[in-house]
Amino acid sequence: MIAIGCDHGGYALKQEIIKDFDEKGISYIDFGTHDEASVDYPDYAKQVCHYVLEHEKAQGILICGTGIGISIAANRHVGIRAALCHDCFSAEATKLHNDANVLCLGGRVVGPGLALKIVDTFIHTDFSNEERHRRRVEKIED
Ligand SMILES: O=C[C@H](O)[C@H](O)[C@H](O)COP(=O)(O)O
Repeated sequence: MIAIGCDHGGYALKQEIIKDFDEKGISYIDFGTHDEASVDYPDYAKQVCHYVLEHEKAQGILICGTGIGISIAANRHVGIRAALCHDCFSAEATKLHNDANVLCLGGRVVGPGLALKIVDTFIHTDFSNEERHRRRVEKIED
């Protein structure tokens, strides 16, 4: 399951992403926000991160204006490895190497065309499970 959330700066991009999920039949839970009224991104990071931590195999997508604030907030949650990615190479590498469980995007940074490709790459790439990467992820979690 994919948990998705955003603040007002990420709302428009979130709507594009869930429209794409609907068209492709990809399951998700939308934690809001549900319009462009000003809200606080840590509140949405918290909801998505709690869902990801409580559900094995769940992954999260968080969007704010830059993707920066919401990734900082998400990474304060122990067990969350949130990666801010604005290119497909990073989205693939952070899954393969870091076993990232949350993708962060900046709605004021990337357009929907690129963002949808980044999301597609992230959600369809698994952790490589190579020993050196496992060891490093374990050190993060320690
Ligand atoms: O890192 C923070 C995010 O980019 C926020 O979306 C941004 O700070 C919101 O700014 P404003 O309240 O001016 O729309």
